[in-house]
Amino acid sequence: MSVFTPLARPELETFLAPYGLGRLLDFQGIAAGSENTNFFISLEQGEFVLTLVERGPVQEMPFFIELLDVLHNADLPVPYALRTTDGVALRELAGKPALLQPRLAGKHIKQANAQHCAQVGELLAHLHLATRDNMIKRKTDRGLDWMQEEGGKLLSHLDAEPRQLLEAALEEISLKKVGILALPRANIHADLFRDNAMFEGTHLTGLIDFYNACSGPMLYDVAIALNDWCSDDDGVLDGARARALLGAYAALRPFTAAEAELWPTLLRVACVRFWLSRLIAAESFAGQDVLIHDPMEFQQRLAQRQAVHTVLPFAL
Ligand SMILES: Nc1ncnc2c1ncn2[C@@H]1O[C@H](COP(=O)(O)OP(=O)(O)O)[C@@H](O)[C@H]1O
Ligand SMILES: N[C@@H](CCOP(=O)(O)O)C(=O)O
Repeated sequence: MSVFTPLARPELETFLAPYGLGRLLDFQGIAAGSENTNFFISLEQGEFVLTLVERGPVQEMPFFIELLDVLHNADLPVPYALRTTDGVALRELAGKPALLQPRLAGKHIKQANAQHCAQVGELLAHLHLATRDNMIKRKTDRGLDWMQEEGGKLLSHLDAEPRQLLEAALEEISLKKVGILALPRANIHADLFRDNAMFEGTHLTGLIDFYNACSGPMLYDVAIALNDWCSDDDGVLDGARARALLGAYAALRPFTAAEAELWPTLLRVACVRFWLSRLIAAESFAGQDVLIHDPMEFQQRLAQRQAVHTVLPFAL
């Protein structure tokens, strides 16, 4: 399970006291998640999630806190950093940056249908619209340069077939980089998978895990979401789910001609990003009690995205 930093009750009680939310009733490490240590926390005044940030530079934390404040203030269903009674959001626990956030209702769904996908498209568009005109700059640490560098290093570890697939994708990234970086930008979630959304029935109750959020092309965010929400078990895109997600998104933020042209490329780039991060995680956490996602899933999706039949709804 991915609790990298176990905590004892007394240190937790000391940490929680300055929030003024009452006594600690219960706490439990969360097995899901692969990046940070998370605990469900029951206090007299409600249910919360405590996150200890395990990776990434501490100096990035003010970005995540500010972005979640912006989205929360725009009435979007996201967690945000609670303040102590002295107004402090970012704290430290067990030597790690620590945040306390409200616990969102709902649970993750495994099988998405068109109704789920439409809500994801709608919420993603709201997220982009809420930040597009006042984007908070943050360069992703897993962007195109990272893909070229890490992809190049991993080529020699792969068998012939996946190597050719990755080589072709890296070549495409080199060719299309300038165009991709010129696409319309906003703050993007950059990891909107099913395990980062909460549902009650078919109602989307919130998005979590903004630790990959950054400023970047909005279309890339759409491609990342679509690759997860609308793929079947063989990595093939499901047309009905894809049209539902894209249609709901485009009703709020119409796609541009440049986006329509680069759409198949962005779907492939979004596959490369997670194929590589999963290959790297599988190597670095091998044999450890850490949740590792299967890299093959994205190899398969990338293979399937060599031909893209789902066009972007785009009005001339
Ligand atoms: N604010 C929240 N409300 C409800 N559940 C949450 C919240 N934050 C995290 N969780 C739960 O914790 C799990 C792991 O959180 P996540 O942020 O995805 O971890 P990681 O950054 O390690 O991937 C989620 O799958 C979810 O079940
Ligand atoms: N959703 C991702 C995991 C998070 O990505 P990371 O690069 O921050 O580890 C996946 O399913 O691979």
